[in-house]
Amino acid sequence: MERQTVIPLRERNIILIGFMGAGKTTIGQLVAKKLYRDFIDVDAEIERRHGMSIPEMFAQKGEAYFRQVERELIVDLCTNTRLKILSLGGGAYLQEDVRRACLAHGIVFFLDLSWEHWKEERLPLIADSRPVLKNKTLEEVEQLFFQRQSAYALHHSRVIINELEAEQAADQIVQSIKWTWDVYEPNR
Ligand SMILES: Nc1ncnc2c1ncn2[C@@H]1O[C@H](COP(=O)(O)OP(=O)(O)OP(=O)(O)O)[C@@H](O)[C@H]1O
Ligand SMILES: O=C(O)C1=C[C@@H](O)[C@@H](O)[C@H](O)C1
Ligand SMILES: [Mg+2]
Repeated sequence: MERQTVIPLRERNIILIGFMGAGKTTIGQLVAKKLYRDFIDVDAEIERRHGMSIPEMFAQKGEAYFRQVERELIVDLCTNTRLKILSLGGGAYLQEDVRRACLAHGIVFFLDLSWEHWKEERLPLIADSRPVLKNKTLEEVEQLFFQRQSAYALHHSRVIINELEAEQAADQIVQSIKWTWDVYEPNR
């Protein structure tokens, strides 16, 4: 039987999930800086390792290939690293193996943004750079947004970011994580 080492809370990776454009990359970077930890953006790490952009990978290798690469990288990071801040891609958490690894080994924060805020404020910023949005009507994107919520609902902690600037959201995450550390692992 596989022996599972329990990682102390303070050493667990902090993992940001949520819909594309919610701010995982932006806020993850800030959280890492505030906690003096290394930051890994899974999308950027895939691009670095494969020497191509994510839109190029979708176009040349297909989405199924991207999802496999994404899943293997996240499961590896969750199993073999500690003390990192990980920002996932927006669709990664839809994969069950990814959810299982993140929830078992890390502390998962859901960046929760309403459809109305997303549509008005984020869509214009990311519309051209996310292949999943390509050739979709607004109604189809809305459907995808709500379809994905049941996966994102499986988290350890949630930050409602509708009215928050990235800096404020990062401060809330840091405050929440320090509170958790102090309550569950005092005197460390
Ligand atoms: N709290 C915020 N307020 C306003 N704009 C924000 C906020 N957080 C991020 N942004 C902006 O929204 C855009 C998308 O942010 P970001 O790339 O961090 O999202 P993401 O969740 O990592 O997306 P993806 O899932 O596609 O990787 C960027 O232009 C960023 O500057
Ligand atoms: O929401 C998604 O499915 C995606 C979001 C991005 O972060 C990238 O991982 C990619 O463009 C797919
Ligand atoms: Mg990102």
